[in-house]
Amino acid sequence: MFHVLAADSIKEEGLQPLLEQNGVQVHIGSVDSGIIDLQKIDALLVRSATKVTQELLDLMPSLKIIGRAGVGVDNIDIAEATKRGIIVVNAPDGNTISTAEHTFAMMSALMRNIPQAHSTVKNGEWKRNKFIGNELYGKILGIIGLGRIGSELAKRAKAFGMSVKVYDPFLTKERAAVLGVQLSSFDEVLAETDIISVHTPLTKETKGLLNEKTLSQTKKGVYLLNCARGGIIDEMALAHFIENGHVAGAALDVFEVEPPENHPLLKFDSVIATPHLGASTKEAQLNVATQVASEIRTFFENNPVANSINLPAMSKEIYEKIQPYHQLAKEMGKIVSECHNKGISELTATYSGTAAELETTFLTKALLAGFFENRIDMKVNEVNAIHIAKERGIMVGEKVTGNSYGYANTITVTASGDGESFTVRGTYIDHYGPRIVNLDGFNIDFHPSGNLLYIQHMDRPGVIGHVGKVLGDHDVNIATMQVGRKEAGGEAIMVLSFDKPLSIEMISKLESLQDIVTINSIVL
Ligand SMILES: NC(=O)C1=CN([C@@H]2O[C@H](COP(=O)(O)OP(=O)(O)OC[C@H]3O[C@@H](n4cnc5c(N)ncnc54)[C@H](O)[C@@H]3O)[C@@H](O)[C@H]2O)C=CC1
Ligand SMILES: O=C(O)CCC(=O)C(=O)O
Repeated sequence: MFHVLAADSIKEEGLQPLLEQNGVQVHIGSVDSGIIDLQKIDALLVRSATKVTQELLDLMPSLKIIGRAGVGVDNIDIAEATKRGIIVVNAPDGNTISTAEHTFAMMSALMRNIPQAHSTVKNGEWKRNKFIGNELYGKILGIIGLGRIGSELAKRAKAFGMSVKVYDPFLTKERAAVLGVQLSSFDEVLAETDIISVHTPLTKETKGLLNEKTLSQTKKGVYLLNCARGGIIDEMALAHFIENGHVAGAALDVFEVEPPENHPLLKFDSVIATPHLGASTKEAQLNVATQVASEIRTFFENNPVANSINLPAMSKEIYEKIQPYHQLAKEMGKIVSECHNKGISELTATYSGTAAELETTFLTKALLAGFFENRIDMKVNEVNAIHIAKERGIMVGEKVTGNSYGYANTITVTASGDGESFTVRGTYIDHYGPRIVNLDGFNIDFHPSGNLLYIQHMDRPGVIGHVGKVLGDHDVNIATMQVGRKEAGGEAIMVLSFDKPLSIEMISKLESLQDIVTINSIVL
């Protein structure tokens, strides 16, 4: 008998796939309700209230799978669960429509002062002149992050006669054209739109994406929306720009700390807020509950789950054999993603020699996991990598070749889109380790780990010396350095490694040097 504990008032109707399955007993209640001995639980279903910590996991030695009825898994200690071989699944698209609709409702309410006007009418007032609003029709909406929710918001805005400019560095022109939105640079979205809505995950790149500097680039009178994650818009900077009248108003569903206490933003009449209600509809809650309940049922039936966000279980023997190549493939995926920081529509992995004799599909999935790591709001692993690529319109190809370029094995990855492509080739050398041996056509040889800088430059005397001098002058120690070029006096590359990551300021200094073409930072 499998025991499932459904906590956090998960919609009972959505538990049907489990309630109707033989050999499964569903217990409904919180983890401290005493409804069942925690030691017996095989599957745990939660929303965001239950914090699945190491301590809680200690109390559940039989736990095999955790289902999060929603997208964000910040309340689950994924690393700890993974370490214990517990699969974590979520419901990535069950609440997309509800969150897009909520964002649209917030935008309409903000532009027409609905919450403010509502409270005055409730207080017996009738102030028609105080609440002159703005039409959505004809306005330009800027969307930052055109994933599931951003795309649905764009469709609704277009139906209301708005035009939509989008910034998403991982979106191709082809996909933007299909969605009928104008793919723009970040600066264009800031400077040219009337309303800006953020729909990215909260990552190190997106934390404080809208800050003192970038908010100053927006149009005077701009409106801002955040129904994604608190922190994407720097809250103190936003308060400053509302105070000085540059930002006309903001609608917020999420905060850096929830619930917000004594928050300066809540003191402004022009700020409207909801308590993280994006996914709070009957439909979304039914969808997400049904999705995770079905996933857990699939797992109990010994079938592979679709939306696992951590590593699947694997036999120790197979894992040990494939592990070095698996690690190399994952690092290569990250390298491609960071060096070719653009939208792609095709990714091809080519294997040769001893690498081609392994389970290459698993390696390709690891490669995709590395590629998506800093691009999207969910953990991508071998279970869900192909599904995610398909969902993002990326064609994944796999080939085997007899040409090993003189090595015992090679893995070659080519990413392409919008008429451009980027290729990286790596090899694993027994008793020596993984090496990257070709980067975008340049022969090179470096160990893929640590804090790296990939510098494209012109092959001119003094360039390497200038880079070294700037770093030396700022007390930055170069751990290793590799150079490559195709022909004398043409394009060349350097790959430098450091003991710690370089600051943005340091990279800007290097970028301003003569004959430097581009610099990409890679953290592996
Ligand atoms: N308020 C609520 O109740 C809910 C909030 N959310 C939040 O909404 C956000 C979006 O969710 P989804 O659309 O499902 O995610 P998604 O993963 O489908 O889309 C995220 C998009 O952001 C883009 N992106 C990543 N880094 C970027 C950057 N630096 N600049 C611009 N774009 C970037 C990605 O390419 C991707 O297209 C997430 O933060 C999620 O946690 C999700 C559901 C409910
Ligand atoms: O209502 C919830 O469970 C929160 C939804 C959310 O933010 C998410 O799914 O990421």
